[in-house]
Amino acid sequence: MKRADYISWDQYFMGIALLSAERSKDPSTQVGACIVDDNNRILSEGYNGMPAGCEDDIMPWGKIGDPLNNKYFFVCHAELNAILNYRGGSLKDARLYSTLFPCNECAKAIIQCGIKEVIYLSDKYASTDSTMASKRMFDMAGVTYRPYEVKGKKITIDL
Ligand SMILES: O=c1[nH]c(=O)n([C@H]2C[C@H](O)[C@@H](COP(=O)(O)O)O2)cc1CO
Ligand SMILES: [Zn+2]
Repeated sequence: MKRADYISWDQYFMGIALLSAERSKDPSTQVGACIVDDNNRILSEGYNGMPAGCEDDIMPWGKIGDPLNNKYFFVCHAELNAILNYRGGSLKDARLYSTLFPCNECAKAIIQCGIKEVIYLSDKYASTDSTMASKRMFDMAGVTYRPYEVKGKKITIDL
């Protein structure tokens, strides 16, 4: 008889998004994303970080003050990185797992590259205009989104 306590596809891909987030240098919010096709093959992954060549040790990681001296103008979001990291052909009809609901800028990229479904873990910025704009665009463009259902399974990886 087959083993019973294997993880589901959703757990597998959100698990990969969570592991990707562990690469983030952002001291306050680490985000990971994983893109898969409709055969459950992983197409790409990403996490939030400074653009390539922009030194993590030189760029600002704070949240407040002068826009040129905090992170927001500079950080490339996990979802956008996952889209841009893809080295294959098309992302049409793919699904995207993200540890955080995509912002409006990532939502535009998600729609434009043909991703059809978004599965998210946290929606901690649900009350912001950015997230509300994302949902409006997803609704109009026919991109479905659903919260990831946490099952409480614990996995320890000894790295
Ligand atoms: O969807 C997202 N994807 C993503 O990668 N991010 C990144 C940008 C920042 O590095 C961090 C958010 O920072 P903070 O929670 O401190 O405002 O998460 C933020 C969002 C939502 O705004
Ligand atoms: Zn974003």
